Amino acid sequence: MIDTPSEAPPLIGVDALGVRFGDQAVLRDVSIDVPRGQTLAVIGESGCGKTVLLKTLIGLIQPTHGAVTFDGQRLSSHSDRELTQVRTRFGFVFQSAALFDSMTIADNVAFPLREHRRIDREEAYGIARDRLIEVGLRPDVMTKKPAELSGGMRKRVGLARALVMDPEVLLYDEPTTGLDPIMSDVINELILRTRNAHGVTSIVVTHDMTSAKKLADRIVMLYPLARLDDGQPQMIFDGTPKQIDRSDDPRVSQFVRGEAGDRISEIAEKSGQKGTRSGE
Ligand SMILES: Nc1ncnc2c1ncn2[C@@H]1O[C@H](COP(=O)(O)OP(=O)(O)OP(=O)(O)O)[C@@H](O)[C@H]1O
Repeated sequence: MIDTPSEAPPLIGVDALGVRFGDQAVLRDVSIDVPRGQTLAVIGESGCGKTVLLKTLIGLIQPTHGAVTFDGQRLSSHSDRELTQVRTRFGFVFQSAALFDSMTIADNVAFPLREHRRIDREEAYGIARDRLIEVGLRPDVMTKKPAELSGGMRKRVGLARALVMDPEVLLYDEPTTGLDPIMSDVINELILRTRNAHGVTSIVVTHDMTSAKKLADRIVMLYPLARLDDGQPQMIFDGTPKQIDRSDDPRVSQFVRGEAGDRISEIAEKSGQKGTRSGE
């Protein structure tokens, strides 16, 4: 359900965005407005540019065309210092949790506070502790190192670290990848709870359709440019979780249902074999 009034000014604006690396175009003419408070899922097959899009939203990658705006201001108009300031309004939850192996969990979670806020270690640990409890971890994890935790626990630590700065926007890159279905659902519930408790705007990049449907008000699907002709839109779906199940675009319905379609025969052709379909 999209419950944010469409006339509300977007917190994040992506306008005719294009990104290329040398000869390789990764994003072309992508436009997405994300109103404050909305949860947007970005789906699409591997290599279609989802992570590049996330990085462009926070100025880690510069657009080749078009613009990104945050809270009404173009990122490209910011100095490096202003951009660093803008980034403190975002929290990132990376696929790998991206924790520092040599640091304790307490130091990992307190790290953004120690970097960006002039607060002492004890106060930072107190905030870290509260956030760890909020994501369902016991405070005794604080003295452990990341290697001593399970993958699901590390993801929760990553979420706790993203929350310590009270972000307005949370960006999640594949938050459930590599987790069993139960732990995936725990993470999904935490994402929902975080949204409700903090009113954050969220963008979730995921391959996991269960997560996308559970979490998102709105889903956009990107398609790899290498599979498109010039001029064909890269954003092949923009709608609600209910609508995606009714999409009559076979590229969308194949992805939603996890069907290989003609990819099996493509792979066979590439490897010089006769095209066969699974089950034949
Ligand atoms: N800094 C970079 N320099 C050059 N090419 C890059 C860079 N970052 C990404 N790419 C290329 O851009 C394309 C899209 O990458 P991206 O990581 O955004 O895909 P994705 O949709 O997130 O894939 P996945 O689902 O596998 O994570 C890939 O071909 C990748 O190699």
